[in-house]
Amino acid sequence: MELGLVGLGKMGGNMRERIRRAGHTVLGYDRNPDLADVHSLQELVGKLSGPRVIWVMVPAGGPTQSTIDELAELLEPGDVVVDGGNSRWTDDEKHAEELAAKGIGFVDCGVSGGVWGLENGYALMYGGDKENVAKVQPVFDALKPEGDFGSVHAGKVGAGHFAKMVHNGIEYAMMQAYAEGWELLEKVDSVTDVREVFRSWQEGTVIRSWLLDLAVNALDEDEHLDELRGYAQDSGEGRWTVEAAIDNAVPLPAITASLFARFASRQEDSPQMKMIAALRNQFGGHAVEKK
Ligand SMILES: O=C(O)[C@H](O)[C@@H](O)[C@H](O)[C@H](O)COP(=O)(O)O
Repeated sequence: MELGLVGLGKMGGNMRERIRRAGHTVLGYDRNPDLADVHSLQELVGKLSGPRVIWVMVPAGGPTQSTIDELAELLEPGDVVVDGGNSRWTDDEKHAEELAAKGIGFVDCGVSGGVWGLENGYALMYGGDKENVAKVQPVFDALKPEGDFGSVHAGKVGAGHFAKMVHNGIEYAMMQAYAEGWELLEKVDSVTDVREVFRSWQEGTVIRSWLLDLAVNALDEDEHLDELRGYAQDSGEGRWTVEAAIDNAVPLPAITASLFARFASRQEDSPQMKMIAALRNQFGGHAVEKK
């Protein structure tokens, strides 16, 4: 089939390649003309025959919104837009309504797999009406990993991004657990080769996983991670997971703590620990460290 793909960055560029390898025709548009097959969204839409499927793979928020706004003006009834970026799931209903007003379908799709997806396939979680999903199915089949699993029609519009958001919340907590275990192992003198402990865990253990394999890769590149600063950004998915948990009164202690650990990583000197130190000093005369 033919697909229009908007956004040819780290993810979109590799996805174009994987879909082409499966024998489909992909026309890609990106603001960077060096990456693009066509030079405008108008040209992209003009070159595809209907019903068109356009996969949007641009950053969540403003860039996704403006792409959908533009596509709403260019596409025709029966066409379908897929948002494959990391959009907040609450945006999906809005986008679906905006497009439905013009008879255009909408499917939201959470995509996991990062830079490894080209070779390993991308795990896909999508939401939307069956009729719209069916139009995109050949592309889902091309992108998903080989084997029985790795893709799911999770439910209604929004369900794909909601499932991906929860996946990312789990990702935060798993990474945090490996990181904490690693720090503790590095701290004690009795364990002399932490990297080999991690490597040994890759087989036979309860905690073997792809993230553990990636941790071993990282330790092979830099055994004690000396080259890195202990600073971790977040793209918003962890925050949205915690917000959804609050809205639904679902306790998420591990995921919430892993999000807050990232916030703490960005502080040179913890303001709240200054207050703790000050209070201990006030009530107990405990020593404080001064700058
Ligand atoms: O499944 C995946 O392939 C990842 O989850 C991917 O989507 C991305 O690496 C995260 O969005 C990073 O999220 P943070 O920047 O919030 O860590």
